[in-house]
Amino acid sequence: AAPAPAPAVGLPGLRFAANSERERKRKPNILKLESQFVPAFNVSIRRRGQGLSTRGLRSAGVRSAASDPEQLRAAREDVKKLLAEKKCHPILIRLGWHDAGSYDKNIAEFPRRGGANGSLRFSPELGHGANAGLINAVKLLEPVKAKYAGITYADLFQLASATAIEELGGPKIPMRYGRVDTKSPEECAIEGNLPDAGPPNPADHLRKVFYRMGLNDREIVALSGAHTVGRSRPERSGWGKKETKYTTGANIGAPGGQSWTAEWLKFDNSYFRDIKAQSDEDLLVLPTDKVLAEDPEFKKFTDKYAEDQNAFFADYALAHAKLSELGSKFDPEEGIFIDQEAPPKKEPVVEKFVAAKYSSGDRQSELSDSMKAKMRAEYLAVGGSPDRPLGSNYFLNIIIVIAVLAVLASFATQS
Ligand code: HEM
Repeated sequence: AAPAPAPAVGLPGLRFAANSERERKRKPNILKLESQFVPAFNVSIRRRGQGLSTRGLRSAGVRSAASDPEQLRAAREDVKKLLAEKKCHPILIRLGWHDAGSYDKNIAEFPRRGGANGSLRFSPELGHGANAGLINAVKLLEPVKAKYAGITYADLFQLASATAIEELGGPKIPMRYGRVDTKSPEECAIEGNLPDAGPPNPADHLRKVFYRMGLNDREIVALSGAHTVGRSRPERSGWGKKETKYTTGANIGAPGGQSWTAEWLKFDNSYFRDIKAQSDEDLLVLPTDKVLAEDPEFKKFTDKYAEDQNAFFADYALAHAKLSELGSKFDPEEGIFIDQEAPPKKEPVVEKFVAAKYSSGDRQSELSDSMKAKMRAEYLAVGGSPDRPLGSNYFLNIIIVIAVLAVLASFATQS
C-alpha cells in the first residue's frame, strides 16, 4: 500500500525544532498542544521554554534520585490495569521510544545528550510536531505518577512502554531502572536536525538517525518491528488513512487511523511479513518501513524476522532494553532491577599473592607470566636478579639499619 501523500514528519525529537519566541511566551495549554502540529524539519533548535502547566504531574514531586523498587513494581500493576481499560499500549510504547530517541552519542554531558531522561514531559518537546499526540500518553500516566512519587518520569515512561509490549504478547524486556530525571526544560536544550518518516533516501536517513543513537542496522530493523502494533493518524503525524476496516469497532481505544498490521493490538512478527507483501491497501507502509524490505543489509534482518518470530523477539528484547537506556543516568549507577538479579559487577581480576608459589623451584612453573614479570621487577628494584639470589640477606640488612637508627634516636631524646 502506497503511503498517502503527507507532510514530512519528524521522528522522535532527535533534535527538536525550536518553538518560535512567540510560541514559547504563550505557554500553550494541554488542549492547544493536542491539536498543534509543527512540521518543522531540519531546523536547528534552541532552548526549551516553560514546562506544561501539568499541576498533577508536578504535585507528585519530581525526584532526581533513583526510583523505589517496590513502587516500580506497584506502578507496573497500575499500568497493566490502565492498559486493559484504555487499550493504550501503542501510544505508551511510542512515548518510551520518543523520550529515548533524542539521544546523541556524540554529546557526553547529561542531560544535554538527550535520551531516556523524562524530558518528554516538558512542553517544548511535547509540543514538537514529531511528538504530536503524545501529550495524551503523558496524561494517561499522570495518575500513576501522582500515586507513586518515588519513581522518576524517565523510569515510568520506560516501564509503561516495556509493560505494554509484554501485555500485548511481546517479549520480556530485560529492563533496568533508576533513571534520573531531567529537571527543567532548559536543561535539555539541544541542537541539530530532525529526521522524518518520508525522507528522499530513507535508508541513509535511518542510518544517520539511529547511528547517532549508537544503534546498528540489526537494531534499526528489530525496533521498527514495534510498528507491528499501533496506528498512524493523519491529524497527528500526517501519515495514514483516517480509518480502515482494521481500525473501527469496539475495544480498540479511540477508533480511527491506519495500522501497519491487521491485528495491531498483538505484538508479533506480522509487521515484517506485511511490509514485504505490501498487498493490503488498508495497511500502512511508511517509506522508512518499505526500505527495510529493500535495502540489502536491512532486508537480511527483515527476511529473518518475517520467518522466525523467536529470532525477532530475541533481538527486539535486547534492542529495546538498549533503547530504553540511551543517554540515561542511573542512580545507583548499576541501576535497579525489579524482575531479575542485577548482573554481577565486573571486578578487575587481581592475582592473589600465594607465598607458597615463591618457595621452591618446582612451584615456579605454576607462576603466571605476569607474576614472573612482577617478581623480576621486585628483585631488580632491590639490586638483585631473578636468576641469581641476592649476595646477602638484603631485607635483614635494612631491618638492622632501621633498628640501629631507632636505638640512636631514643638515646638522643633521653639526653
Ligand atoms: C524507524 C523510524 C520510525 C519512524 C519514521 C516512525 C514513524 C511513526 C509515525 C509517523 C507514527 C504515527 C504517529 C501518529 O500518527 O500518531 C508512528 C507510530 C508509532 N511508532 Fe513509530 N517510527 C519509527 C520508529 C519507531 C520505533 C523504533 C518504535 C518503538 C520501538 C516505534 C513505535 C511506534 C508505535 C508503537 C506507534 C503507534 C502509536 C499509536 O498507535 O498511537 N516507532 N511511528
